[in-house]
Amino acid sequence: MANQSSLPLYERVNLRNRKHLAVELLLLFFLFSLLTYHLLSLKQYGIPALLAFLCESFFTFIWILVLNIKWNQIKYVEYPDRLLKRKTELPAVDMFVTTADAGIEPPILTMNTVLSLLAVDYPVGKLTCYLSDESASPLTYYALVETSKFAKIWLPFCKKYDISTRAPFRYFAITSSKPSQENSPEFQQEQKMVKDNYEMLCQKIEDASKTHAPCNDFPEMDKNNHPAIVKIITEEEGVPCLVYISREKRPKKPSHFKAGAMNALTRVSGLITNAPFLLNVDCDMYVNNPQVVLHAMCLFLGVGNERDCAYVQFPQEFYDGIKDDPLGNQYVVLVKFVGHGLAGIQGPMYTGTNCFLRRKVIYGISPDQKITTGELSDPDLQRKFGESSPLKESVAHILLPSISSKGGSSSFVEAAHRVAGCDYEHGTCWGTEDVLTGLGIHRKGWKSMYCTTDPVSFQGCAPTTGPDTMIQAKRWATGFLEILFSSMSPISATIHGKLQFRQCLAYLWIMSWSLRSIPELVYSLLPAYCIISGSHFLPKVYEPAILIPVAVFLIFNIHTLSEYLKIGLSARAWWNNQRITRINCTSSWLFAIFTIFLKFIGLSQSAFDVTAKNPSINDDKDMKNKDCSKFTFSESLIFLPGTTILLVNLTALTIGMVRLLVTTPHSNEAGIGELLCSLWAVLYFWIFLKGLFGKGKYGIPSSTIVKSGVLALLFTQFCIWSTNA
Ligand SMILES: O=c1ccn([C@@H]2O[C@H](COP(=O)(O)OP(=O)(O)O[C@H]3O[C@H](CO)[C@@H](O)[C@H](O)[C@H]3O)[C@@H](O)[C@H]2O)c(=O)[nH]1
Ligand SMILES: [Mn+2]
Repeated sequence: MANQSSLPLYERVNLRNRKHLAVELLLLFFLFSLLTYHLLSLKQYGIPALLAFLCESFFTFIWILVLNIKWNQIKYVEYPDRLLKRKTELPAVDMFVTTADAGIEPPILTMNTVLSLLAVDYPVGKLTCYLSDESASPLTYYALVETSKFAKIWLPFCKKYDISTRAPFRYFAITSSKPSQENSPEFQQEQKMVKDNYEMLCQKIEDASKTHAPCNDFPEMDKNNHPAIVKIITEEEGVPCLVYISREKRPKKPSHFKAGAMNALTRVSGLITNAPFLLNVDCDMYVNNPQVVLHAMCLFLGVGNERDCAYVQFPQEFYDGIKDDPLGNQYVVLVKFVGHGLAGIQGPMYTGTNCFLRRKVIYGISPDQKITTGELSDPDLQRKFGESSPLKESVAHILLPSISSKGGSSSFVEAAHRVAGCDYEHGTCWGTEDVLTGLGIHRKGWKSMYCTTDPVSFQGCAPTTGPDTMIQAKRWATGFLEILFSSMSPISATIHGKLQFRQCLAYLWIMSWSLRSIPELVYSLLPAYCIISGSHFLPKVYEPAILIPVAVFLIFNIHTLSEYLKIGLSARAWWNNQRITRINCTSSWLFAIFTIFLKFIGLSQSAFDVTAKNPSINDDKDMKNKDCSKFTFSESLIFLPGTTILLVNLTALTIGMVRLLVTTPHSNEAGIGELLCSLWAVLYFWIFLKGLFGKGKYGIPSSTIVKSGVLALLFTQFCIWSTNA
């Protein structure tokens, strides 16, 4: 038998599927055929053919980018048992949780995330949990203090009975829905005691939310104007250390939103514990698999060369998702193929949550950079990391582990307040967050790794309303577009840095999301334009060339549908996702372009609209499904393009049908293709059609309908005018 300590900590498994690839290449072939057809028909059909050609060129380009991502998908299988059998000491991990607003993000949800982190299977002494609270809320602080007390009951219970779900609200929701008889009376008694204590915790937080300043040592403050607060909450036996941080906020000083919070967390933790590994989760992303840290460590410690693993990204998955994903925000298929696909290139993107990172990577080190003591000269470090001497010392310890001072201890709390100040970053290299951070890391030549576990590692809550979903999609697309046009773009990272070419293409795919909105918008109006103006862009039904668009349509839809069915999702989920993608594309992503444009001309500033989080604690699942599966609308202008597209296509269909009925068959033999396209567009925007007649939040506000009506009318006029011109 092989020596346990020489067995690999993980294995790499190929997921390549030749059949899928063949179909995807076939689709590419038909896309090129379609482009050729449009080129050849330019003379005959004019502008519509040209527009179709341009849009389809863009779609073909996107399809090539998708193929590149899907080309060689891989996954890793980790062996935590082997890691535990090794004699080596496990490294320390600093775990970060960010919360922005106790109103939008209920503290009990954040506390569940904290509890699930504290309770992971890892040596307690090696873990520290830092909570960053943007709003300096006494309620959040109070909740954290109470949570640390409850942790002394929760942790031993989880570990004694090897509980698999360690976020109490989920654990009790699951156990109450299927009570098990097999358990010993002792267990049941203990479970009841823990449950009572958890309910008490919830009650205390609930009560405290009604009083001002529930904590004596934490006065109420203006959330946009307050000094830095750093409080170490517990250093009790058996529970990892907990640290509360609210970085300094001053009006008119940029906060850099979550990126700023991450920077403050990194600096403060550098002073207090200075662990070589960091874990970063959103406040609603609880740990669903207690072995996550071990899984991540299998990859970090198992790679032959550090450069192959700058960070370990886990997928974002959601709990209690509404059946068949009617809002299209669970991204199950997308997350799978992008994650495994990128894992086969330079590694997954950093999504800003569920990610373990090497601290030194965050400090901007390149993989093969050999740091010497000389390089760590004071001015150099100061320029990069700011003025705090203790912080510079702690950084030096990370970059040059041979340095004797350990760096990091609770006596640094004083200095910690300083590095959590809002001016601290001024003139230094303190960085960014999310995809941009990951891109910067890949640019330096690092690789990253993707980790999927069973049961899933992290679970969060997805937005539950139409407007929230669209605003979230808009924020993401805005961020991506901003990167695309910045000096940090993937193209420049390939030319000037070490971003691999195929990885660059993968980044381009995601960063060009919002650019897709323009061809999608044009394409959704083109059939209507043709119908109303009596022109064409598709072959006529009796021409053999009609088989090309038919093939593209059938292959694309059957193939994507089969992908959904294969991983156990329903056809309904596929259809819901298809139409939400079209809606997002022509609405949220279009607005992302406007937002960047306004920012570019100095008319607007960046903002971060925090997603509302509705924990479904003790919720009736069926009620929730019923309630949330209907799309909701708001006054937001974001619903204008969708409503307009719908009205335009309805008008075109009406005109087209009337013409079909009243004219002789031969004078208008064509147009069937265009009519079907227009019909398909209406099906894609079906929830808007329902919204026209819906009441309250289920209806499109009449002001939006009026505006869209005017736009649709203008468009129809334009079509008629261009026929006569
Ligand atoms: O000024 C801010 C704004 C947000 N947050 C936190 O950032 C996290 C993500 O915010 P959320 O509103 O939940 O956004 P999502 O769209 O759900 O988050 C996704 O998208 C974000 C970027 O748009 C990423 O940062 C996240 O990691 C990713 O999960 C939450 O913990 C917030 O508390 C802050 O700390 N400060
Ligand atoms: Mn979120």
